[in-house]
This record gives sequence, C-alpha cells and structure tokens, in this order.
Amino acid sequence: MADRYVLAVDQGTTSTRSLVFDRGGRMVAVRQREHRQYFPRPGWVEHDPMEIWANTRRTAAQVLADVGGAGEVVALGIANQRETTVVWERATGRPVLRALVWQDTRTAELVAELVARPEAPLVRERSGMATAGYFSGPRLRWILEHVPRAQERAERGELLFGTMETWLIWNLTGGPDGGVHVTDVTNASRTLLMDVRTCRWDPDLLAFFGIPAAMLPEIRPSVGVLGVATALPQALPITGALGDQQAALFGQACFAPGEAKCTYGTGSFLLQNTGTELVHTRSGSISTVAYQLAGEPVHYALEGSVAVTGALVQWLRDGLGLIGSAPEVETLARTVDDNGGCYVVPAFSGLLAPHWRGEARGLVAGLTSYVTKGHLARAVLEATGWQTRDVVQAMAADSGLSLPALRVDGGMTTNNLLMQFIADVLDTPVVRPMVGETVSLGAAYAAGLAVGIWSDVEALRRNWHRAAQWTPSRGRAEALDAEYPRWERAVQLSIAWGAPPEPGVR
Ligand SMILES: Nc1ncnc2c1ncn2[C@@H]1O[C@H](COP(=O)(O)OP(=O)(O)O)[C@@H](O)[C@H]1O
Ligand SMILES: O=P(O)(O)OC[C@H](O)CO
Repeated sequence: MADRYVLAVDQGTTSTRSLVFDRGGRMVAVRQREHRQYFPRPGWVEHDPMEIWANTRRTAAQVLADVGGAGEVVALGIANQRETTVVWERATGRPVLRALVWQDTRTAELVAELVARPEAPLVRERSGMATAGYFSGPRLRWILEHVPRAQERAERGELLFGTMETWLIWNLTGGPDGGVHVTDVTNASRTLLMDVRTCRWDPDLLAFFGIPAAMLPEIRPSVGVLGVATALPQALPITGALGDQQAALFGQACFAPGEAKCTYGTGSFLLQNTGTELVHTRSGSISTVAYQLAGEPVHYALEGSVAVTGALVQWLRDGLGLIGSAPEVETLARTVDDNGGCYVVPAFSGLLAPHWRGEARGLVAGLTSYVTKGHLARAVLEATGWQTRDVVQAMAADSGLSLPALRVDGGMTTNNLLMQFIADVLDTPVVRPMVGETVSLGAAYAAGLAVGIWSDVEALRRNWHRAAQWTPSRGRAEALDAEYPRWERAVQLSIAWGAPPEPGVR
C-alpha cells in the first residue's frame, strides 16, 4: 500500500512554504516562494493577498507533483502568520486594500483612543489579550474607517474579514464560487473580538471596535474538517489550521500543562500550554487558545510575544554593517568575555509582552569608551535572552506553572552562545528537536490527526526527538539574577524615551 502523506502550508511573514510529511513526521518535499514586503510609510507594513494566494497555490501544486506517485497525499493543514488582516469583496474575491501585517504600527493613535475609553478593561477580561495594535481588531477598525464606504458595505455583508488562513481557505475552497468562510479558533483568539472562554464572537467587543458581525468568519476547531480544497490539482480535505506559533507548539508536542516552546526568528514567541482551564493574566502575558480538536475542549496557552530578536541581528548586519551574515554575530560576540556594561533594548516599534508599550523606542545603554563592537554583539544576543526572561517571569506570575524545560526552534537556535545564555538566564534546560520545521509539522499533525494518520497526540509525542540540549552553567544564574535589574532599567528608559514629554519639559 502506498504511504499516506500530509500536505502542510506555512504561510509566514516573509514567505509561503508548502511541505509534505510522512507518517514518521519526516519531510519528503518542500517548495517555497517569498512575497514582496510593502512599506508605504514609516511603520506601515503590507502584503499583497493575491500574491500570497498565488504563491500558496503554486507551491502546493509543486510539492504535490514532487511526491507524484510515491505516496498518497490525503489531507491539508495550514499554519499562518497571525494577526495580519485582510478584507475582501465577497462577490469578486478582490481585497479592498493590501493586507495590514502584524508588524504594522499605523493603529497607534486609534489604540490610544480605545485604551482611554472607560469600557477598555473589557478587552482583556473577555479576549484575554492586551488592547494593542499588534492584534487584528484595531487593524480591521482602521480599514473600516479609511476605505471609502467599507463600513456600510461590511454591514450589508458585501465585505469579508479574515486572517491569512481564512483568506487561503476561502480561495482554496472556491473563492467567490462557494468558498468557505471560516477561521480556526487559535487565529480567532488573536482578533480581540472573541470571548476566549466561550470561543464565540463577543457582541460587546464587536460594539467596542465597531465591527459588523456580517463580515466575520465562522469559528471552527483547529483539528477537524474545514472544507475541501478544490483549487489544487488534487482535491484535498482541509482538516487542520493553526496560527503559526500555535502550530509550533503542536509540532513541538507540548500537549501537557507546563510544556513550552519558544520560536526564535525575526521576533520570538514563547507559548506555554496551560491545559483546558483559562488563566487570567495580570502580569503582561496573554491568554491565547493553543488548539482545539473537534468535539473536545479548547486547550489554552500563555504567550509572551517579543517583536524584535533576530531582527536585531539583521540590524547589526544591514543597519550597522558590523557583521556580514547573521551567524557572524556569534564569532564577534566571542571576541569578548561579557557585555562590557552595555545593553541594547530593541524597541524598534514599541515593546510587546510583557510591557505592551507601543511608544517605547530602542536604545543602547551603558556606553563607555571601553565598549567595542564585540561587546555590542554580545549585548545584541543577550537582548534576546533578557526579553525571554521578561516573558517567562510574567507567565510564571500569571500561571504559577514552573518551566521544567524550554523547547526551541527557529533560525536563531543555531547560535550556541545565545542558547547557552538563555539556559543560564532562565536557569532552565533548553532543548532543540531533530525536526526544526515545527510550524509546518504542527500544521501537518493537526490535519493528519483529523484523518487518522496519527491516532492521538501521544503518537505525535513519540515522534519528538532531541537533537541538542543546553544545560544551565553552575553559578551563572545567580550572577545573571544580580545583573537583571540593569536590563530592567534600560527597558524603563526605552519606554520613557518614547513617551510624550511632560508639559513644560523641553
Ligand atoms: N546564527 C545566528 N545567530 C543569531 N541570529 C540568527 C542566526 N541565524 C539566523 N539568525 C536570525 O534569525 C532570523 C531568521 O530566522 P527564521 O526562523 O528563518 O525567521 P522567520 O521565520 O521569522 O523569518 C533572522 O532574523 C536572523 O537574523
Ligand atoms: O510568520 P512568522 O514566523 O514571522 O510569525 C509571525 C507571528 O505569527 C506573528 O504573531
């Protein structure tokens, strides 16, 4: 009998990848296409949804051809960049403007107005999230205010809203000709419009943001039938969809409360499974949906989202020209023994968790003539470690859960110096699995579970194998504990720097 395979689409911030996995969780084919990044104004970041749809269709068709007759591809799972917001015409499938990407900061003023309203605490209570421009709700509000007649057209049901998985599923299942308008519950949890306890659109939140219910997709479990993709060379049931960071949690087999992963890429996203009980957050982490299997209760996670980690290394390379490639940051950092008293806070577009201060701006603190580019490189890497500690502390305060180990993935995890620093600064072992493609693997797992490729999550757990581990160095945690207040002070300075000056102060 031919092997049974699963197709996964990983629709990310910079590219779209289609991958095919076998039952052992091994990747047997992969195709990738980058899409253009549009920066029409400072702080604005846009993608062309039509380009992303074309890339999805093309890469998926390519991998299906690549595996050819070798095995039978039986299901499709989707993982996507989260919070990126698309609005399109139901009748034509044409987006009303380009997608507003999760990194886009144009809603800053709008968010400040919303936060000042007396009903604002409702947002955290109901959605589990912070009222921040990072999430989709404010972007959708912005679109309805700025695209001519969008509000009235949305109210009449002529316009549809979706995050990337919704947009892709609608197109895959027929677009204007009967496309299915659905979202998975993890993506819906990032909109600020869903009650995180009931997992339904919340009328009070819709009223708060002024969003017409007629434009919203139906919320569905992450694992279960979402539709049939008829727009591919082979019709395939779409049986899994997850936001990419939740997909990485799934692909890392973090199914038990306390198990956690952090994906270290352009930004970093630490998610810790908290089980089927919702955790109320007060310390700056957010309560998000981890996943839901059809017919089963929702599993929740706490999340610490950090906007800039690998992007700071890119800045060292492209902005300052101090290194020629990202891996060179480790060589440069190893030319010195410590940070020389230097701290870099990469608040390029404000700070996300646990501070949620959109106005913060980046800074380099502690400069003396002693500091060299080696110290700066070390401070750049340490910024990722310190930010990880910030979010882990907030999550521990919110959940009371300990962190026995941190599973890691993403481009920065090839940096041994950084991974050791993270193990030391958290005083926790850091482990990396054999399969680094955790996002797409998670999407494949979700889709494959629904069609019986894997019997249950325990079968997925057995596929997880450790490739590398970093253990805390003896005595280092105490030294870093003592140093941590300096980092915290640098963060406070970066927030103060971005705040409007007090009246009378020049
Ligand atoms: N050896 C390294 N040390 C530090 N940072 C690295 C290293 N290799 C890659 N990076 C950073 O990792 C990021 C790319 O990781 P990736 O997981 O591909 O990110 P994304 O999925 O967000 O595009 C880049 O920001 C790059 O600067
Ligand atoms: O596409 P990525 O990997 O940059 O992930 C983006 C996150 O989903 C944003 O919340």
